[in-house]
Amino acid sequence: MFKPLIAPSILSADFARLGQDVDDVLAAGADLIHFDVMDNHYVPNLSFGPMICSALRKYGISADIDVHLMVTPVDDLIERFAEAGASMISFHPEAAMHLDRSIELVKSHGCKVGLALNPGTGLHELDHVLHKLDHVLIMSVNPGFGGQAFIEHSIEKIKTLKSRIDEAGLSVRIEVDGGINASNIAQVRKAGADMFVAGSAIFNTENYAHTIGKLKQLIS
Ligand SMILES: O=C(CO)[C@H](O)[C@H](O)COP(=O)(O)O
Repeated sequence: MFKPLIAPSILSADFARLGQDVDDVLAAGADLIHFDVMDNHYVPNLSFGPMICSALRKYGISADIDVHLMVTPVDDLIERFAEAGASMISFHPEAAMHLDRSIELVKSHGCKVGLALNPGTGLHELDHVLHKLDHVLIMSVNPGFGGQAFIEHSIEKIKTLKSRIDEAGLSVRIEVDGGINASNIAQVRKAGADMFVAGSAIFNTENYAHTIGKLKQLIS
């Protein structure tokens, strides 16, 4: 059983004072930082690239940086984020030309590797690669925007994935991203998730320590 982790998504942070905002959520108890990378091609929104990752490293952020690539193609940005200081990189199977090669590319840089599955993407995408992964990122909203409502059928998908990982005797984290907040995080934890991405539920509150403390209490 993995220790549950809270990963604030900087998509909802204050970009005008990003370094300080990231410092603040870490001081408030966040376990790592989540990067939502959007290319206005794979998803209909544009966010930020590897320069922001290296800028945060230069600023002094030493916590793990968990990069979620919502881009196609993936290989060039895998390399650039690894060089910029990413600790974990996930990408979408349908966005990769050669899935196994891209997984190996992440690993070759010493980063943890994950696959991200959209709400409409089946677990069968994991069939031949699950044993190679450090985590699976279950999207509980359609990718592209923060602040959307959690899609309820994600719960069944998480439960099925958890059984599959356990039956195979694998050690693969389940990360859930989209619409996570105090009203649903306990149910998502119970279903089998152990890494929780939250953007608006954390950054849109006044007191990060209070919010993260409450989320942690609900999953402990
Ligand atoms: O990656 C996303 C959308 O593509 C996530 O939904 C986002 O990072 C989390 O935001 P929120 O907690 O506000 O739903």
